Amino acid sequence: MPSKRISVVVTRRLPEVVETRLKELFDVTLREDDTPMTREELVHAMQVADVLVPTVTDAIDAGLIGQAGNQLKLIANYGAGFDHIDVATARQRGILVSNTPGVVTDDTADMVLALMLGVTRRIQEGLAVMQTGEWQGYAPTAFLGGRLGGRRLGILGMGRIGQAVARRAAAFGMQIHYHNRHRLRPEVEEDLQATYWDSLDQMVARMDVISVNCPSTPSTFHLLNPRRLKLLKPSAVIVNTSRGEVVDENALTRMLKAGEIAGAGLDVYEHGIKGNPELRNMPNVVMLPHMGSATVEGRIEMGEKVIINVKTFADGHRPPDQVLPGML
Ligand SMILES: NC(=O)C1=CN([C@@H]2O[C@H](COP(=O)(O)OP(=O)(O)OC[C@H]3O[C@@H](n4cnc5c(N)ncnc54)[C@H](O)[C@@H]3O)[C@@H](O)[C@H]2O)C=CC1
Ligand SMILES: O=C(O)C(=O)CO
Repeated sequence: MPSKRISVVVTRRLPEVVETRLKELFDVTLREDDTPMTREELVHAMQVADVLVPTVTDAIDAGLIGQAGNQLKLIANYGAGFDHIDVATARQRGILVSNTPGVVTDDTADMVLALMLGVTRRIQEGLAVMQTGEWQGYAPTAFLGGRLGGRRLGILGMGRIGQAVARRAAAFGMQIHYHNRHRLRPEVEEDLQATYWDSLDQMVARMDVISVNCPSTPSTFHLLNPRRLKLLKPSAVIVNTSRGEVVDENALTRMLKAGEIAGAGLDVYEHGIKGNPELRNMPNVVMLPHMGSATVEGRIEMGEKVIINVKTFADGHRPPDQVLPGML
């Protein structure tokens, strides 16, 4: 089918340059207001489109896929994580799914370091006194944080983002440790100067900072559960830019309140988009609104990836970033 005739529905506003290119290439329906589609709107989109371009804000579950029209052949996700799409059900219906890996890696890894520094160097508290005008002037003993250099970083999920975090953290003088579903090849491990822990429990118990970088899947749900969180040193800091579901947020909140964990840097949340409300007023918690990959450059590159996936599919080939159920 010539790509011009492919009907594409996009669920959210995308950068203008991406929307313009989509219009040039396809018969595209763009979102006018930048709110997530309602379930009814998603059902309609999936009944009229050959290709749906959703984002992480759209839960494309089995119920929705069951109502998709027979012409829906590709779900080309605008984002790397695809835990919000029931890939197995889509596959059963003969619908391909693709994502946008790689182009989000550096930006998200940068934000991991920003969160680590934000928590360990007490940036939140510094910002607050400047914003309220309460600062009384320099004092040698005020706002003392901890140095990242020399600390042990445990990366949970050593894929693209995990490895990019490792490289950045090494430049800050941190010691790199990781737990991953599969051990890295020896040459990659050596290049990253990373120590592998087969046992997540053992790694967690020995780290100063944990960075969560695995996807959200049934096997990673609450990987950091209350029992594992209790293994952390009281001086440890957790940074989560992956998905909220990997960390038991209520247990994390309780432990932060009790001083059993030193701090947390969070970009993603388990309980709604805003996370547990009790996290909000803690000086040792830095909360961001899911902006790990939010750069102008990254968002355009994500759009380019979507376009390549849709165009390749429209030209009769497999989308280069096709994801399969087993990949989770
Ligand atoms: N905050 C943000 O804006 C962004 C968040 N993300 C999140 O980051 C996640 C990771 O992205 P990438 O690094 O590109 O993915 P990736 O697939 O390259 O890496 C994920 C790693 O986690 C490992 N893993 C999977 N299950 C595991 C388990 N049970 N135990 C230990 N390790 C496990 C995999 O083996 C892989 O090495 C995405 O799935 C997404 O949820 C991605 C981009 C932006
Ligand atoms: O790509 C993703 O998975 C995100 O969370 C947003 O970029």
